[in-house]
Amino acid sequence: MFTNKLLTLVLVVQPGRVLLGMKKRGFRAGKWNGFGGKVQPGETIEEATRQELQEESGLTVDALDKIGNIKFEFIRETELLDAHVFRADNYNGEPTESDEMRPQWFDSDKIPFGQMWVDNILWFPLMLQKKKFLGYFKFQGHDLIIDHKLEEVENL
Ligand SMILES: CCc1c(NC)nc(N)nc1N1CCCCC1
Repeated sequence: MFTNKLLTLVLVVQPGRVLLGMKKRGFRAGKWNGFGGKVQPGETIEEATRQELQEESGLTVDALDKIGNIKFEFIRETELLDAHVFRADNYNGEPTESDEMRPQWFDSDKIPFGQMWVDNILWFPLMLQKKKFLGYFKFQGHDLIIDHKLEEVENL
């Protein structure tokens, strides 16, 4: 019996570069990732996405493009993480370090996959090509994918 935990993830993309955040604490500390977190009760996924982005990077965005949905399973855990992935091609403000995250721009061909959750290397190319996708990743621990599915879709 799985419980489903809604998460948000947003990648801010500019021509030739992507904004990532270095997580400074918590179980995701030490990894670069997009900006995101939990969806609180009574919050829509989009509201949560905007809220987490602003808290973690200082940025607000006008348009959020829904580009993916990724489900993460960790063996021997009963909670399924259900991440709703967005891309933003325009933003307002300047990337600002928070106590959670240190934002930094990376060239699209120099994404630090070695310091990211290992699933990113599989779906980032789809995200960069603005392709929509459904993903499923079964993790053993935090660094080993023992099963996965990834498919492009027309609509989410
Ligand atoms: C921990 C789940 C996770 C993960 N793998 C396991 N991979 C990526 N790329 N992002 C993740 N989230 C995205 C939502 C916010 C929490 C971290």
